[in-house]
Amino acid sequence: MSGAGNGDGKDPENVIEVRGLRTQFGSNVIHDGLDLDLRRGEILGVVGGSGTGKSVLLRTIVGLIRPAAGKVRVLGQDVGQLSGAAREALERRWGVMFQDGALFSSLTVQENVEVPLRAVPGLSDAQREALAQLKVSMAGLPWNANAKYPSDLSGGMRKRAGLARALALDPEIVFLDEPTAGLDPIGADAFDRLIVGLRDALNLSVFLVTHDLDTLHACCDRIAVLAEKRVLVTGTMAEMLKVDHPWVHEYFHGPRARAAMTEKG
Ligand SMILES: Nc1ncnc2c1ncn2[C@@H]1O[C@H](COP(=O)(O)OP(=O)(O)OP(=O)(O)O)[C@@H](O)[C@H]1O
Repeated sequence: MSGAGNGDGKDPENVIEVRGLRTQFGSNVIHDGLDLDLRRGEILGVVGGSGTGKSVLLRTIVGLIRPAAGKVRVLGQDVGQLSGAAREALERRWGVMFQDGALFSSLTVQENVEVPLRAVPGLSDAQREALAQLKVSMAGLPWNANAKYPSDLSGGMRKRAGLARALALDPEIVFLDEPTAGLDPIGADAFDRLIVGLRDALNLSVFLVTHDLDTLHACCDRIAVLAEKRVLVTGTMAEMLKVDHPWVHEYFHGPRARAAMTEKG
Protein backbone atom coordinates (compact mmCIF):
# COMPACT_ATOMS: atom_id res chain seq x y z
CA MET A 1 0.00 0.00 0.00
CA SER A 2 1.34 3.44 -0.83
CA GLY A 3 0.58 7.10 -1.45
CA ALA A 4 1.98 6.73 -4.99
CA GLY A 5 4.54 4.65 -6.88
CA ASN A 6 8.31 4.56 -6.70
CA GLY A 7 8.81 8.30 -6.76
CA ASP A 8 11.62 8.40 -9.33
CA GLY A 9 9.20 9.24 -12.15
CA LYS A 10 10.81 6.76 -14.55
CA ASP A 11 9.20 3.42 -13.78
CA PRO A 12 8.44 1.93 -17.23
CA GLU A 13 5.51 0.03 -15.76
CA ASN A 14 3.68 3.26 -15.01
CA VAL A 15 1.66 4.62 -17.89
CA ILE A 16 0.61 7.62 -15.82
CA GLU A 17 2.69 9.39 -13.19
CA VAL A 18 1.38 12.43 -11.39
CA ARG A 19 3.78 14.14 -9.00
CA GLY A 20 3.21 17.07 -6.68
CA LEU A 21 0.06 18.16 -8.49
CA ARG A 22 -1.63 21.36 -7.47
CA THR A 23 -4.83 22.46 -9.17
CA GLN A 24 -6.95 25.41 -8.23
CA PHE A 25 -9.76 27.57 -9.54
CA GLY A 26 -9.08 31.07 -8.28
CA SER A 27 -8.45 30.68 -4.57
CA ASN A 28 -10.25 27.29 -4.45
CA VAL A 29 -7.45 24.74 -4.16
CA ILE A 30 -8.64 21.31 -5.34
CA HIS A 31 -5.42 19.28 -5.22
CA ASP A 32 -2.22 20.03 -3.36
CA GLY A 33 0.82 17.77 -3.48
CA LEU A 34 -1.10 14.96 -5.20
CA ASP A 35 0.86 11.90 -6.40
CA LEU A 36 -0.67 9.04 -8.36
CA ASP A 37 0.44 6.18 -10.62
CA LEU A 38 -1.45 4.08 -13.12
CA ARG A 39 0.39 0.86 -13.92
CA ARG A 40 0.30 -0.71 -17.34
CA GLY A 41 -2.57 -3.16 -17.69
CA GLU A 42 -4.29 -2.35 -14.43
CA ILE A 43 -7.74 -1.00 -13.66
CA LEU A 44 -7.31 1.72 -11.04
CA GLY A 45 -10.47 2.84 -9.26
CA VAL A 46 -10.34 6.49 -8.18
CA VAL A 47 -12.74 7.19 -5.33
CA GLY A 48 -13.42 10.05 -2.95
CA GLY A 49 -16.25 12.14 -1.57
CA SER A 50 -18.20 14.45 -3.84
CA GLY A 51 -16.16 17.46 -4.83
CA THR A 52 -12.78 15.98 -3.87
CA GLY A 53 -11.63 16.54 -7.43
CA LYS A 54 -11.81 13.15 -9.16
CA SER A 55 -13.11 14.56 -12.43
CA VAL A 56 -10.76 17.53 -12.20
CA LEU A 57 -7.87 15.08 -11.79
CA LEU A 58 -8.97 13.14 -14.86
CA ARG A 59 -9.31 16.34 -16.88
CA THR A 60 -5.93 17.56 -15.68
CA ILE A 61 -4.20 14.32 -16.67
CA VAL A 62 -5.61 14.53 -20.20
CA GLY A 63 -4.54 18.16 -20.45
CA LEU A 64 -7.94 19.87 -20.35
CA ILE A 65 -7.03 21.70 -17.13
CA ARG A 66 -3.66 23.31 -16.60
CA PRO A 67 -2.19 22.55 -13.18
CA ALA A 68 -0.86 25.34 -10.98
CA ALA A 69 2.12 23.14 -10.09
CA GLY A 70 3.43 19.61 -10.40
CA LYS A 71 4.04 17.17 -13.23
CA VAL A 72 1.79 14.89 -15.22
CA ARG A 73 3.57 12.26 -17.28
CA VAL A 74 1.56 10.00 -19.55
CA LEU A 75 3.27 7.18 -21.44
CA GLY A 76 6.60 8.73 -20.49
CA GLN A 77 5.81 12.20 -21.77
CA ASP A 78 5.26 15.40 -19.82
CA VAL A 79 1.74 16.45 -20.83
CA GLY A 80 2.35 20.10 -19.89
CA GLN A 81 5.42 20.38 -22.12
CA LEU A 82 3.86 19.07 -25.32
CA SER A 83 2.22 21.07 -28.05
CA GLY A 84 1.20 20.70 -31.67
CA ALA A 85 1.83 17.38 -33.38
CA ALA A 86 3.52 15.75 -30.37
CA ARG A 87 0.53 16.56 -28.20
CA GLU A 88 -1.92 15.22 -30.78
CA ALA A 89 0.11 12.03 -31.16
CA LEU A 90 -0.02 11.45 -27.41
CA GLU A 91 -3.76 12.21 -27.27
CA ARG A 92 -4.35 9.48 -29.85
CA ARG A 93 -2.93 6.95 -27.37
CA TRP A 94 -5.72 7.48 -24.84
CA GLY A 95 -9.50 7.54 -24.95
CA VAL A 96 -11.87 9.30 -22.57
CA MET A 97 -15.43 8.39 -21.68
CA PHE A 98 -16.95 11.39 -19.92
CA GLN A 99 -19.76 11.04 -17.39
CA ASP A 100 -22.68 11.67 -19.72
CA GLY A 101 -20.98 10.14 -22.76
CA ALA A 102 -20.42 13.67 -24.16
CA LEU A 103 -21.79 12.63 -27.52
CA PHE A 104 -22.60 15.09 -30.29
CA SER A 105 -26.40 15.15 -30.32
CA SER A 106 -26.64 15.96 -34.03
CA LEU A 107 -24.55 12.93 -35.04
CA THR A 108 -25.53 9.28 -35.08
CA VAL A 109 -23.70 6.81 -32.88
CA GLN A 110 -21.54 5.70 -35.78
CA GLU A 111 -20.76 9.29 -36.78
CA ASN A 112 -19.82 10.07 -33.17
CA VAL A 113 -17.36 7.18 -33.13
CA GLU A 114 -15.99 8.30 -36.50
CA VAL A 115 -15.07 11.76 -35.13
CA PRO A 116 -11.69 10.75 -33.67
CA LEU A 117 -11.03 8.50 -36.67
CA ARG A 118 -11.24 11.52 -38.98
CA ALA A 119 -7.89 12.67 -37.60
CA VAL A 120 -6.18 9.50 -38.88
CA PRO A 121 -4.47 10.20 -42.21
CA GLY A 122 -5.00 7.77 -45.08
CA LEU A 123 -8.24 6.15 -43.87
CA SER A 124 -10.83 5.81 -46.60
CA ASP A 125 -14.50 6.53 -45.82
CA ALA A 126 -15.26 2.80 -46.00
CA GLN A 127 -12.41 1.92 -43.63
CA ARG A 128 -13.48 4.61 -41.17
CA GLU A 129 -17.07 3.38 -41.22
CA ALA A 130 -16.00 -0.24 -40.75
CA LEU A 131 -13.72 0.66 -37.84
CA ALA A 132 -16.46 2.70 -36.18
CA GLN A 133 -18.92 -0.19 -36.53
CA LEU A 134 -16.36 -2.56 -35.01
CA LYS A 135 -15.92 -0.29 -31.96
CA VAL A 136 -19.68 0.04 -31.54
CA SER A 137 -20.01 -3.73 -31.41
CA MET A 138 -16.99 -4.05 -29.08
CA ALA A 139 -18.79 -1.72 -26.69
CA GLY A 140 -21.67 -4.20 -26.66
CA LEU A 141 -24.19 -2.24 -28.70
CA PRO A 142 -26.40 -3.98 -31.26
CA TRP A 143 -25.65 -3.30 -34.93
CA ASN A 144 -28.80 -1.21 -35.33
CA ALA A 145 -27.48 1.30 -32.76
CA ASN A 146 -25.08 2.67 -35.38
CA ALA A 147 -27.75 4.74 -37.11
CA LYS A 148 -29.40 6.01 -33.93
CA TYR A 149 -29.01 9.47 -32.45
CA PRO A 150 -27.99 9.87 -28.80
CA SER A 151 -31.50 11.06 -27.89
CA ASP A 152 -32.88 7.69 -29.12
CA LEU A 153 -30.66 5.72 -26.72
CA SER A 154 -31.08 4.70 -23.10
CA GLY A 155 -28.56 6.02 -20.58
CA GLY A 156 -26.71 2.71 -20.62
CA MET A 157 -26.53 2.67 -24.41
CA ARG A 158 -25.25 6.25 -24.44
CA LYS A 159 -22.48 5.21 -22.08
CA ARG A 160 -21.60 2.33 -24.37
CA ALA A 161 -21.55 4.71 -27.34
CA GLY A 162 -19.21 6.98 -25.35
CA LEU A 163 -17.03 3.96 -24.64
CA ALA A 164 -17.02 3.00 -28.34
CA ARG A 165 -15.78 6.49 -29.16
CA ALA A 166 -13.12 6.27 -26.44
CA LEU A 167 -11.91 3.02 -28.07
CA ALA A 168 -11.93 4.43 -31.60
CA LEU A 169 -8.19 4.93 -31.92
CA ASP A 170 -7.11 1.67 -30.20
CA PRO A 171 -5.90 3.52 -27.11
CA GLU A 172 -3.44 2.18 -24.56
CA ILE A 173 -5.15 4.04 -21.73
CA VAL A 174 -8.87 4.54 -21.20
CA PHE A 175 -10.29 7.11 -18.78
CA LEU A 176 -13.78 6.35 -17.54
CA ASP A 177 -15.68 8.95 -15.51
CA GLU A 178 -18.37 7.23 -13.43
CA PRO A 179 -19.25 4.63 -16.08
CA THR A 180 -22.00 2.96 -14.05
CA ALA A 181 -23.61 6.09 -12.56
CA GLY A 182 -27.32 6.11 -13.30
CA LEU A 183 -27.43 2.51 -14.56
CA ASP A 184 -29.71 -0.09 -13.03
CA PRO A 185 -27.85 -2.87 -11.18
CA ILE A 186 -28.06 -5.31 -14.08
CA GLY A 187 -26.84 -2.72 -16.56
CA ALA A 188 -24.06 -1.67 -14.18
CA ASP A 189 -22.97 -5.27 -13.70
CA ALA A 190 -22.86 -5.81 -17.46
CA PHE A 191 -20.80 -2.64 -17.85
CA ASP A 192 -18.35 -3.83 -15.17
CA ARG A 193 -17.86 -7.10 -17.04
CA LEU A 194 -17.43 -5.22 -20.31
CA ILE A 195 -14.66 -3.08 -18.81
CA VAL A 196 -12.76 -6.11 -17.50
CA GLY A 197 -13.29 -8.01 -20.76
CA LEU A 198 -11.97 -5.11 -22.84
CA ARG A 199 -9.00 -4.60 -20.54
CA ASP A 200 -8.10 -8.28 -20.85
CA ALA A 201 -8.63 -8.44 -24.62
CA LEU A 202 -6.94 -5.15 -25.49
CA ASN A 203 -4.40 -4.94 -22.64
CA LEU A 204 -5.78 -1.54 -21.67
CA SER A 205 -4.75 0.46 -18.66
CA VAL A 206 -7.86 1.96 -17.11
CA PHE A 207 -8.29 5.08 -14.95
CA LEU A 208 -11.77 4.63 -13.56
CA VAL A 209 -13.51 7.32 -11.49
CA THR A 210 -16.38 5.79 -9.57
CA HIS A 211 -18.59 5.91 -6.50
CA ASP A 212 -19.79 2.39 -7.19
CA LEU A 213 -18.57 -0.14 -4.63
CA ASP A 214 -19.73 -3.03 -6.78
CA THR A 215 -17.55 -1.74 -9.60
CA LEU A 216 -14.57 -1.52 -7.26
CA HIS A 217 -15.09 -5.15 -6.26
CA ALA A 218 -15.77 -6.40 -9.78
CA CYS A 219 -13.18 -4.46 -11.77
CA CYS A 220 -10.41 -2.77 -9.90
CA ASP A 221 -6.93 -4.12 -9.28
CA ARG A 222 -6.11 -1.15 -7.06
CA ILE A 223 -7.98 1.76 -5.58
CA ALA A 224 -6.76 5.33 -5.06
CA VAL A 225 -8.62 7.37 -2.46
CA LEU A 226 -8.78 11.14 -2.90
CA ALA A 227 -9.12 13.06 0.34
CA GLU A 228 -7.50 16.08 1.91
CA LYS A 229 -6.62 17.42 -1.58
CA ARG A 230 -4.37 14.47 -2.44
CA VAL A 231 -4.27 10.73 -2.96
CA LEU A 232 -4.48 9.69 0.65
CA VAL A 233 -3.86 6.01 0.04
CA THR A 234 -3.54 3.54 -2.83
CA GLY A 235 -3.90 -0.22 -2.61
CA THR A 236 -6.00 -3.29 -3.16
CA MET A 237 -9.49 -3.71 -1.77
CA ALA A 238 -8.07 -5.91 0.99
CA GLU A 239 -5.66 -3.12 1.91
CA MET A 240 -8.42 -0.49 1.87
CA LEU A 241 -10.32 -2.47 4.48
CA LYS A 242 -7.45 -1.97 6.92
CA VAL A 243 -7.05 1.80 6.45
CA ASP A 244 -7.64 3.70 9.65
CA HIS A 245 -8.95 7.01 8.30
CA PRO A 246 -12.50 8.14 9.12
CA TRP A 247 -13.73 8.66 5.53
CA VAL A 248 -11.94 5.60 4.15
CA HIS A 249 -13.21 3.45 6.99
CA GLU A 250 -16.78 4.67 6.60
CA TYR A 251 -16.69 4.21 2.83
CA PHE A 252 -15.28 0.68 2.85
CA HIS A 253 -17.11 -0.55 5.96
CA GLY A 254 -20.46 1.26 5.68
CA PRO A 255 -23.74 -0.55 4.94
CA ARG A 256 -23.35 -0.23 1.17
CA ALA A 257 -19.82 -1.61 1.34
CA ARG A 258 -21.04 -4.58 3.35
CA ALA A 259 -23.77 -5.22 0.78
CA ALA A 260 -21.26 -5.07 -2.10
CA MET A 261 -18.90 -7.43 -0.26
CA THR A 262 -21.67 -9.91 0.47
CA GLU A 263 -22.74 -9.95 -3.18
CA LYS A 264 -19.20 -10.66 -4.36
CA GLY A 265 -18.73 -13.36 -1.77
N1 LIG B 1 -14.23 24.60 -14.36
C1 LIG B 1 -14.32 24.78 -13.03
N2 LIG B 1 -14.27 26.02 -12.51
C2 LIG B 1 -14.32 26.21 -11.18
N3 LIG B 1 -14.44 25.21 -10.27
C3 LIG B 1 -14.49 23.96 -10.75
C4 LIG B 1 -14.44 23.68 -12.15
N4 LIG B 1 -14.48 22.33 -12.32
C5 LIG B 1 -14.61 21.79 -11.08
N5 LIG B 1 -14.60 22.76 -10.15
C6 LIG B 1 -14.66 22.54 -8.70
O1 LIG B 1 -13.68 21.59 -8.35
C7 LIG B 1 -14.13 20.76 -7.30
C8 LIG B 1 -13.96 19.30 -7.66
O2 LIG B 1 -14.85 18.98 -8.72
P1 LIG B 1 -14.91 17.53 -9.35
O3 LIG B 1 -16.01 17.58 -10.38
O4 LIG B 1 -13.58 17.10 -9.80
O5 LIG B 1 -15.34 16.65 -8.11
P2 LIG B 1 -15.63 15.10 -8.06
O6 LIG B 1 -14.75 14.52 -7.02
O7 LIG B 1 -15.50 14.50 -9.43
O8 LIG B 1 -17.13 15.11 -7.56
P3 LIG B 1 -18.37 14.14 -7.82
O9 LIG B 1 -18.03 12.85 -7.15
O10 LIG B 1 -19.49 14.84 -7.16
O11 LIG B 1 -18.54 14.00 -9.33
C9 LIG B 1 -15.58 21.16 -7.02
O12 LIG B 1 -15.58 22.04 -5.92
C10 LIG B 1 -15.98 21.91 -8.28
O13 LIG B 1 -16.94 22.89 -8.00
